[in-house]
Amino acid sequence: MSVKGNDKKLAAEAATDYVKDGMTVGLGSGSTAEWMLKRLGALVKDGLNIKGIPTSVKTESLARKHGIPLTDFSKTATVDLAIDGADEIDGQLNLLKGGGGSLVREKIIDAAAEKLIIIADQSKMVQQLGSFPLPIEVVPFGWEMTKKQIAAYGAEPKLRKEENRVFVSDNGNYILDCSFGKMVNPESLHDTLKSMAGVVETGLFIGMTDQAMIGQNGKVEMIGDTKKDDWWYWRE
Ligand SMILES: O=C[C@H](O)[C@H](O)[C@H](O)COP(=O)(O)O
Repeated sequence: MSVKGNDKKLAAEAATDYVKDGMTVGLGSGSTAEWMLKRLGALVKDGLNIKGIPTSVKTESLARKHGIPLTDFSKTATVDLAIDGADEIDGQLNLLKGGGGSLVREKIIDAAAEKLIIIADQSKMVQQLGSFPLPIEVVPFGWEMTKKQIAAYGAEPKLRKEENRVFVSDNGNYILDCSFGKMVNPESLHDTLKSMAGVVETGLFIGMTDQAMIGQNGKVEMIGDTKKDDWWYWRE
């Protein structure tokens, strides 16, 4: 496994320490979250009693493969904890997400969670969000017009494709990957984009994260949740 892969794994496993018996857990998407699913599956096998709410169709199928019992919002009123990955994380723990196209379900579940823990390797930490193109989920009807509106706001939106076909999200929508460059005020950018007709959601997750577990060179740094006395530590 690469050093980066190992750091993702360590961060993901550190976050599972926070999963306790009886919890409903939001299950994030992406390669880092996959390590979390694997670990949770092993814990469930050892008797941990939890229910997961998956943030994507892929996560749902991986969770089933690992034997994690699942639920959905029709059967549960609360999400005790969500554990999710990110494409960029700034110093205030604002996030840029959606590299895998799961931003809408991720935002619904992460926002509903009592506590959100983000797992990543050090390469995801940035001074300012925006080097990674911002994924914006848009309704397929009239997407060209939505793209023009976003472009007029200073981005270069590109319709996401996969193997030469238009990428379709789990919700049946398109994704525009938009290069805005470094964002001075991601919150106001998100608000502006959200107000445009045809925009379903943006990959900016502002003020939602409670803690980040960051893997680096075989250790895990925990950032955030200043109310806790363990707010800054290294885990071997
Ligand atoms: O849509 C995908 C999600 O936002 C992922 O959590 C994000 O792209 C990070 O994925 P990874 O852990 O593979 O870098």
